[in-house]
Amino acid sequence: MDIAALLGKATGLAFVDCSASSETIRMLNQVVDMGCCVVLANKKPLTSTMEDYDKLVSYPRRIRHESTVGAGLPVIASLNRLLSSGDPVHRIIGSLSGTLGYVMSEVEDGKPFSEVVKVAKNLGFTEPDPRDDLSGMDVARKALILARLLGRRINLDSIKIESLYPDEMGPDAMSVEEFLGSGIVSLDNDVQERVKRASLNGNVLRYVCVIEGSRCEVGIQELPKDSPLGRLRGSDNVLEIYSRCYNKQPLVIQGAGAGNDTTAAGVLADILDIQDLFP
Ligand SMILES: NC(=O)C1=CN([C@@H]2O[C@H](COP(=O)(O)OP(=O)(O)OC[C@H]3O[C@@H](n4cnc5c(N)ncnc54)[C@H](OP(=O)(O)O)[C@@H]3O)[C@@H](O)[C@H]2O)C=CC1
Ligand SMILES: N[C@@H](CC=O)C(=O)O
Repeated sequence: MDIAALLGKATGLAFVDCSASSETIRMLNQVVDMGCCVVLANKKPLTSTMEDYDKLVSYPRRIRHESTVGAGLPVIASLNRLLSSGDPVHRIIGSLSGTLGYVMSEVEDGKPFSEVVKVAKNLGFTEPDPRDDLSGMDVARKALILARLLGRRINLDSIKIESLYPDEMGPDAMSVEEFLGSGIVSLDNDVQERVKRASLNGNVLRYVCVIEGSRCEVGIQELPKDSPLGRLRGSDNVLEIYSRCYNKQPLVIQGAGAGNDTTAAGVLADILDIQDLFP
């Protein structure tokens, strides 16, 4: 903090938050006051209260958070370009969880849900507690970040969220180790059944985020196999953005949406980008 106070304003010193914690919010508020730049992979500071959010983005040119949605994919940059050119965005639909995308496509291939969640964790796709992904909360945070970027002054509790596990398996009831060790196995049959039922209709299950008008929701949808979201495999994300300019044919952003490399690349690109403000 001493260095931030000394160098913040003049040098483009960036405070980088790659934790998955809410504990950083107080410190972020302070460094913003000191004139520091902020780079986030952590979604929690942007999805806290509106007051914290307003504070964080009070110098919009000094904050970058590309990796908070779609990891290294240029989602935030593309939306900011549309919005700053005066092109109003009226609908966003997408599959925004690398973990849930990977898990669904592996379960379609016959693998047990509990096993593929553990693999997703080992591959670096999940949040430190994979229940953040399975509860839909991680996608809801991404939805909130996008909705707030579009000017919606809403909080997490305005978002309809579908969880893939029951409350009795939540963080208050068991540790991550207990959940992954024994709890999650009891969900295998249910998930397999849902996937099978969808498959009999020629469909697949995808965890979908929809932002449109006052609607902001995230949950499982049964979709045709050959639809843009249905074709997704592995940890890929896809986002369709509808605006005045991209009205009938959306602007589509697709690619790896989770993983250490792509996330780190997104964070590094943000740090370098912000340095252009301080030649
Ligand atoms: N993995 C991915 O594909 C993506 C991740 N993200 C975001 O990046 C963030 C990190 O994810 P990931 O790297 O997978 O998680 P990890 O658990 O691998 O890393 C989190 C790191 O944050 C540190 N940390 C936790 N709390 C604090 C704190 N209060 N102060 C300082 N450091 C802290 C941890 O240290 P220690 O181990 O010592 O506790 C750990 O090194 C999350 O917010 C996630 O949503 C965004 C896009 C994609
Ligand atoms: N856990 C997240 C990582 C990126 O935000 C995901 O699976 O998409």
